[in-house]
Amino acid sequence: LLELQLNPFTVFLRTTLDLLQEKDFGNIFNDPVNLNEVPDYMNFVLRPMDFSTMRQKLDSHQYPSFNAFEDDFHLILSNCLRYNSQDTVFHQAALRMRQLGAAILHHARNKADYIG
Ligand SMILES: CCOC(=O)c1ccc2c(c1)NC(=O)[C@@H](C)N2
Repeated sequence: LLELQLNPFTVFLRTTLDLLQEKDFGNIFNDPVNLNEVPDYMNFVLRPMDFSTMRQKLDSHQYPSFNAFEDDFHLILSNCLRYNSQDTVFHQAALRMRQLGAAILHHARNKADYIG
C-alpha cells in the first residue's frame, strides 16, 4: 500500500506488465534469449529485451513515461519477428502477442490519461 502512495505510476506499469504477460501463453518472452542456446541471436538483434528485464526496469524507476514502457514491449516483439522466420511458433506467438497487447495498452493508456 505504501508503494501505491509513493509511486502510483510504478504500480500502474507493473499491473499493465502483468496483463501483457498473461498473454505470453508459452512464457517465451519472459526471460532473455539464452545466447548459449541461440549463439547467432546477436547477429540479428541489436537490443535484446524480455519481460523480466522490463520488470527490473520498472521496479528501479527506469521508465520515465508510458511510451518508454511501450517501446520496450514492442522491442521484445520486433526482435522476435526479426530473428524467427514466419513459419515458427515464436514468430506466430509474437504476431498474436502484438494484437492482444495492443488492446491492453490502448486501455492502459486511456486510464493513464484519465489519472492525468
Ligand atoms: C531451450 C532453447 O530455448 C530457445 O531456443 C528459445 C527460448 C525462448 C525464446 C527463443 C528461443 N527465441 C526467441 O526469439 C524468444 C521469443 N524466446
